[in-house]
Amino acid sequence: MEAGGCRYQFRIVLLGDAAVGKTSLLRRYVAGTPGAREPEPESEAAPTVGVEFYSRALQLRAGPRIKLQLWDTAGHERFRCITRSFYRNVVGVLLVFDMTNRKSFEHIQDWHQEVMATQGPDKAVFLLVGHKSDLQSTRCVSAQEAEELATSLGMAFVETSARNNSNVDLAFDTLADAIRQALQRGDIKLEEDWGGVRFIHKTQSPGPPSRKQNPGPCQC
Ligand SMILES: Nc1nc2c(ncn2[C@@H]2O[C@H](COP(=O)(O)OP(=O)(O)OP(=O)(O)O)[C@@H](O)[C@H]2O)c(=O)[nH]1
Repeated sequence: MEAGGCRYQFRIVLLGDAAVGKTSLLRRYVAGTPGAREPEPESEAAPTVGVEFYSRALQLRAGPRIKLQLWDTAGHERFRCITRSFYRNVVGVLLVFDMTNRKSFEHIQDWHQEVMATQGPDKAVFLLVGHKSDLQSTRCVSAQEAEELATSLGMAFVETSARNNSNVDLAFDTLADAIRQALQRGDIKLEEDWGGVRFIHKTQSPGPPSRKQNPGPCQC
């Protein structure tokens, strides 16, 4: 398991309206793991039911190797009570909208609010993602207004496309690095009863890390 070479595990969730492309983005990212299979064509991506799990190891530019545990959630309202129960135990959130769907952009503040209400302020690090950047001719959210929203909510903004494989790694790298920095500053702390960040002992055999591990402040 990749955790053999990883010192930390960050749990990250993708949130956003139905059909904005969360599953396609995540599958494209996971397919970038050396040796991984190409993802199914996105046209075959069926709507997510509840929550699905993925993982990928990542070497941060400045810091240790990280295991990302990635949770893909259903955007449809009828699954909201299931997906909501996962918000508390994440350290990173990709807030995804479809740049050809204005409503999905307008709903970003609601998604942000939902997580903040569940977690309390300063627990999670967010990244705003404008997805389907290959569809420039039908775009209806400008980069400038997305940047403004991201700034007002205290997060960075990245435009991605699963179809073109544009900025997919950049989005996850940016979020993971922002989490590392927040840990280093002490803005986010490792807590025994919180699954957002876990310390993984180098010698640990594969399997879920103990809930009792608390290595103190992050040294990354
Ligand atoms: N043009 C374009 N289409 C995309 C892209 N990513 C996803 N799609 C399409 O968008 C539709 C929805 O994609 P999904 O990945 O299932 O969206 P989702 O947000 O996971 O949907 P839910 O599971 O219902 O919440 C599919 O038809 C995809 O083919 C992209 O980068 N560019």
